[in-house]
Amino acid sequence: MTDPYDAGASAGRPPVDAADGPARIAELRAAVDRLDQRIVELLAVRTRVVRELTVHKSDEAAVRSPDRVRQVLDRVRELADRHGMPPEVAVATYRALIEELTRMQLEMLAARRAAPAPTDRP
Ligand SMILES: O=C(O)C(=O)C[C@]1(C(=O)O)C=C[C@H](O)C=C1
Repeated sequence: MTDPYDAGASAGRPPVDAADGPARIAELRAAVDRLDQRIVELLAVRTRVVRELTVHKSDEAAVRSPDRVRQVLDRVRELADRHGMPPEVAVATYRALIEELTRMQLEMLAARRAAPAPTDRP
């Protein structure tokens, strides 16, 4: 059976033979759980890419890169709008994500600074 909430299959339209009340809530929550699984899988991949990117940054200014943050948020706003999602929800979600990833990058940078450089080792 195809998943009616598969974004690629039916763009999130509800099934026509939808059940009512509690059964419908359970059905929709199951759809939310399946979507969360895919979203977190993708966020984990995105986080790995950001981790790799951090290896090439050497100071706090590069980590924070406010111009890039603005660019990402503008793009997310536009994508959300295009896909019928309230842009403020998407932007707030990404703001929180980027804030946490920035914290992660600053920790990576601090850890790298605290560790002796490979060439310093005897
Ligand atoms: O693009 C970068 O330089 C990132 O570190 C990635 C990212 C993001 O999550 O999109 C995270 C932190 C900010 O510095 C800007 C963007």
